[in-house]
Amino acid sequence: MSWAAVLGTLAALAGVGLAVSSGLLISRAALRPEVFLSLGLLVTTVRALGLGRAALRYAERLAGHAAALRGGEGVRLALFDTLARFGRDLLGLERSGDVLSRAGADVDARQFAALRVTLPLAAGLGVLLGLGGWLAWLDPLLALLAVLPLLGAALCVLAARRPVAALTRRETGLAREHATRLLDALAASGDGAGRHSAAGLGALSGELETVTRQLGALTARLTLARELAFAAAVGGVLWRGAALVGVGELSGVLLAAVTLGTAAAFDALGPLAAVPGASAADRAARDRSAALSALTPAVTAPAHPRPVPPGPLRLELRGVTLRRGGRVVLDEVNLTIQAGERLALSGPSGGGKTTLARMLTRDLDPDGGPDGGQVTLNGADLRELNPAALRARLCLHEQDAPLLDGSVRENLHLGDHQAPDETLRALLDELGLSHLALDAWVGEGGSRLSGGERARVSLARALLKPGDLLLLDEPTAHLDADTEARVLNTIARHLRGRALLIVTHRPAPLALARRHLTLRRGRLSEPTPTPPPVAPRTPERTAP
Ligand SMILES: Nc1ncnc2c1ncn2[C@@H]1O[C@H](COP(=O)(O)OP(=O)(O)OP(=O)(O)O)[C@@H](O)[C@H]1O
Repeated sequence: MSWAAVLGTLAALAGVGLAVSSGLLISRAALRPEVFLSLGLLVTTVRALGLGRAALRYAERLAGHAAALRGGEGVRLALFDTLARFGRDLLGLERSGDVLSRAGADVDARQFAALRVTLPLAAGLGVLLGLGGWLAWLDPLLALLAVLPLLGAALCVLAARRPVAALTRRETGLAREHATRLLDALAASGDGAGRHSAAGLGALSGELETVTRQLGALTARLTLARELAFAAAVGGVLWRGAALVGVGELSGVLLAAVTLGTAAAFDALGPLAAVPGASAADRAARDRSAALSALTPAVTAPAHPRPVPPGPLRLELRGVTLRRGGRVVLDEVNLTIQAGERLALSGPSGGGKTTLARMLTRDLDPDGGPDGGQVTLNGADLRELNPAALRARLCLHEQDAPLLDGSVRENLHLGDHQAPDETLRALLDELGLSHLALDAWVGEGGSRLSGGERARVSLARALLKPGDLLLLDEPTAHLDADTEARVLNTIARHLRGRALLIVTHRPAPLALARRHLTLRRGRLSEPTPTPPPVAPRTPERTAP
């Protein structure tokens, strides 16, 4: 960045030098048009500065952006590490989409902060010193008259830093809140709840308008101060210069150079106006990164994970208790899932079924302390294992069946990236999705598919994945009875000896399981199998 600052300062000085030389050239040529050809040195200087300024500006951009991108690399990696700690939990953060999009903008703000803050300050200082030094050598008062307004304009901008930053932050926050509430109101407009959200929107719009107006007024005052300073500097230099020319202490030729040089210095100080905004954005981005780093994810990967103990699958919950939002969601749950076992889990809504499944995938941990119990895989606590090694063994279909924004084929390849098209096609046909092309685009989260289609693509992905436990949360929730039967047959055909835990409210999927568990208010029970209904006895024939 230091090279960029030097190059930027030289480019700014070249601009001032260009104006000064042009002034000299014009004055000399005007005084003695017949010796125009003898002005070769000045003509060359003007051309050299004109060209050199562009070259310096280009070199400065190159060096500055290279340094910014190099610096940004560290910022991006640190941000990635912070976000990666959350894993899937990131989606549970408040306004996670906003967190992500702002994290991207924050990387930009932080990596270009030096370019937008340090460089204009260095260039401004260089111009002030260069012009001030030259003018002081000609006449100290002339220097003061030029430099003081320049300095005043720069200080005004810097002094306005805090109010501009505060108003900009407030304006951005209000605009974001306004956009969020507007979307909420639109989403809720169908059921009448929109009217309630829209009521708050009016007040928010008014506040946003006031803040925007205050920011506009402050910016206008700063522009006015800058123009007044410009007029004062040029006027002062002309006044003092003319007096010096009058007493013969300054050649008339130099007066034009001094005046144009002072005017050009104002242009070189122009980028200073963006410094307060850029430095406020940098500070806000740093604060947000620090706040994000300070958040604790629900689950953290161990620094030194131990290998998964070998042997056939044995996934166990031992006395697991979990409180969420102050409520006990799982209450001393004990459960063992062995290789090849087939279990069904049902129970009333909100009973904790999905939570229990998320324990097995280690998206959640039991409460801390000895009372929380533990979840183990082949005897090893999941908290000691690499989460990726655990999830590699699980074939997961989630209740809301999220798909990635890509083709059906790309989504299925997440289950088995080597599966040929024929296998994918056959599986989709089995699941009643023969109308769905492998190249069909599923949209964000699968939004271009119906709920039932999305669920079946997600299920196909789980069935394709090599692993030893199929964890299926409501795989037939959106389906009619015929399609449900078809899907259940497909699951049965593709079990391939794997263990199965199927979470369901519906009776039909229970037929896939050999054990049936119920979770009610966080407590797991295994009802004693009801004896099969007794067939109505056919009356014994009696001999006539
Ligand atoms: N992020 C959360 N913070 C606080 N409480 C939560 C959170 N997620 C779920 N819960 C609570 O945990 C309880 C169990 O939720 P869970 O989703 O496991 O129920 P479920 O049995 O799967 O319900 P359903 O059959 O409706 O899918 C619910 O009371 C729910 O409100």
